[in-house]
Amino acid sequence: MKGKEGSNHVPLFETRKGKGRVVHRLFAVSVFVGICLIWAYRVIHIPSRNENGRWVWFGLLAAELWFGLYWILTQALRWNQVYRSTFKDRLSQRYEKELPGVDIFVCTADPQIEPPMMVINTVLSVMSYDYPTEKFSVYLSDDAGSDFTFYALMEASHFSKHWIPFCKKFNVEPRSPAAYFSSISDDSHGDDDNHSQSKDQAAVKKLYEEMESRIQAATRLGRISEEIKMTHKGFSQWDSYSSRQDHDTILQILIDGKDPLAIDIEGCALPTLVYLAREKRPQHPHNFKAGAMNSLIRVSSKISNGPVILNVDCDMYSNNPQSVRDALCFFMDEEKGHEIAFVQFPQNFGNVTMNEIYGGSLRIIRDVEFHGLDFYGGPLYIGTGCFHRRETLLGREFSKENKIVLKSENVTKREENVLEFEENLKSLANCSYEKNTQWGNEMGLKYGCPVEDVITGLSIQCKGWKSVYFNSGRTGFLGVTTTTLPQTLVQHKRWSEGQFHIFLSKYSPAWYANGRISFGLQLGYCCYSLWAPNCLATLFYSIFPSLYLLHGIPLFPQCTSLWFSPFVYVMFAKYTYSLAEFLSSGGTIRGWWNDQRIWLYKRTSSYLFAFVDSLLNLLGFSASAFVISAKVSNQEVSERYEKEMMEFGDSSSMFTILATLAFLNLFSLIGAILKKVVATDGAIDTMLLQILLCGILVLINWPMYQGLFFRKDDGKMPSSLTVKSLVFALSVCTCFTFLY
Ligand SMILES: O=c1ccn([C@@H]2O[C@H](COP(=O)(O)OP(=O)(O)O[C@H]3O[C@H](CO)[C@@H](O)[C@H](O)[C@H]3O)[C@@H](O)[C@H]2O)c(=O)[nH]1
Ligand SMILES: [Mn+2]
Repeated sequence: MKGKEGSNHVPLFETRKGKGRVVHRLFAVSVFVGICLIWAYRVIHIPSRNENGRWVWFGLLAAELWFGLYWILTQALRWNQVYRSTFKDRLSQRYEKELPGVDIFVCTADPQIEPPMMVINTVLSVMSYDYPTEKFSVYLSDDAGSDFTFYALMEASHFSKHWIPFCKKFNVEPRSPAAYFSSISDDSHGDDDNHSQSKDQAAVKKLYEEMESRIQAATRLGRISEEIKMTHKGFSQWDSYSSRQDHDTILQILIDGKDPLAIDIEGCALPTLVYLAREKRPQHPHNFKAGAMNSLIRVSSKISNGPVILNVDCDMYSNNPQSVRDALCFFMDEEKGHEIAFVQFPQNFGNVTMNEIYGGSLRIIRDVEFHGLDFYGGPLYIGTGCFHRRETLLGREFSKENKIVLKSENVTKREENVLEFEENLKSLANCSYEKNTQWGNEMGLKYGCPVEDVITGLSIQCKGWKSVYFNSGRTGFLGVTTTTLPQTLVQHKRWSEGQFHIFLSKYSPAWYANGRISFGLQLGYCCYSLWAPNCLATLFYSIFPSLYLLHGIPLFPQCTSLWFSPFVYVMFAKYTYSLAEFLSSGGTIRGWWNDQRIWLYKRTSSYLFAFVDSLLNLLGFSASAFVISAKVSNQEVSERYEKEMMEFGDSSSMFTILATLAFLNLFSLIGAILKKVVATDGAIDTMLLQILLCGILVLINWPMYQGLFFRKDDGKMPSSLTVKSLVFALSVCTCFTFLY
């Protein structure tokens, strides 16, 4: 945005409004009129007491009311949009000497699911940011307390002495070694200019491969050998380790930025690197990632105390060495910077296939909806690729008068030696530390919610702060998305459960946030918070119209009626718009079609389970858990993923529902054809919409039928499940026949 008139402020970032808003709004209004007409149709045509389908009519009315109201919420995310860009050259001109300290937190939780090689690649990518090395520190939180991860990090600390200068010398991108080496082809070195680079590159690559094979050898051996243990005193901390859930705090400063000897092969200082496994005890809830983050906040405050904190998941490497500077352009802008609590980068994934069979790119959220939230000053904090002001994470209220100025602080000299220092720090990560404190509540990330990130971000915004979404230029971070259907459904269950938890919590966007954040942002939050309850309307809509089709009872207006048009218009307009949105954010037509399938599957399984669990949770019957998403899969599964074949593979109870629904719709359609419902006079006229709905449901389930009947590979639906859901669907259809 331009500086205020009269002031000659030259901003560090720019905000542009999205185009075509008027057209969009006219269109939205027309759809809304259509929705109102649908509601009117339902209300006017309620069947009388002795007519068939009276109660299902009420069900449809409720479902259509829900869909309509929910659609209004989704409009809040599309009404206005803004796009940001930064001026890093200005930042550097003005502040290069006084850049603030930045602490980078990487979280990992399981060496099997999150292999140490992946973790250290992420660590190395952030260690080689284009930022003064004495001004940033990298912390790895290991919730598994695994000596393999520690060993890998130790190896990475040695390798960084070669990797960081190599990256800077040739300005290579990306700076995750694995990603970099796989992006360059082996024969890319040729001309003379590149000669020096290719020589260095070959040497660094060799070092990397040697490191990799040492780490893999240790993994194969299944334990850390005595020889390795001798190489670092840190391993002795595992002497008292009994299990992942039961061990002391393990803390090791692997590179101490204050040590003049901590330099790379070119003699330049290295960033501080710290390994932390907070204390775990079986009787103490550890609060998953939120607990890990809070320990990191405390421990880092004593080591480097950077006023800016970047948080990344261990599978999300930095793909752009300039991201820290991008984020600082927002925080350090003289006019607007002081209002901004966090800068969220989009979640991009390196492993999405072209037609994203599991909707893994989250394209619409990333390229459409978050720009809408940004207009209202409030993209959500989504856990990774997010820069925070430390103070806001500690619970500070926004105040116009008391601006926090980010600048580099003079580092205080440490009194004790490193060993004593480490020992003293450990208590900060002990289980008992948070007892009788506000940690997890008013301070740090919030506990008890499966989406600790979103609820924390919301509470920060409720304290008067703004957030910013930065989605331009070279992708900031690249992560790993799920590669099988069960993983996807489980992840969405966690997310939707967490979101709904927020809705029901003290911080509900509907009540608590009222008056604290803007109305548009409230609606935006509600759109996500209400993912889970969507299951009810969707289930209703995908079951009953089909069953009634089987019995030849019409539930929608006939083609020749005027009431037919709003139904057709709303359906057509909504789907054409969504396709256009999908294509314009870089998706493919098949990707869109796959996305519709995942939309249906999420809503009828993940959201349903999340909804039920949330209610149980509310009544105190169960506590929410955090199921960590898989990041690696075996060869065959990966191959099927690459080929975009849907992976069913294990008998998850969510599949029972999905398969039953798929059968139910198939039977209804076939039954209707066999019973000649469609052939009777005027049937097409009265039943067209129902036939269409049922037909589309069958069509979209095509990969499901393949998995149930035709596939032979291990990714097919387990036969027991096929039988079970077949029986379920048949009994539903039969029962229904007897009822009528
Ligand atoms: O007890 C735990 C569990 C998880 N993690 C870490 O949390 C991160 C996210 O876990 P993942 O299984 O990859 O979940 P995703 O669904 O991919 O994560 C998204 O959603 C989560 C909230 O549900 C956020 O915490 C994440 O930042 C966000 O990327 C990973 O780095 C884990 O190592 C921990 O540190 N401790
Ligand atoms: Mn993840």
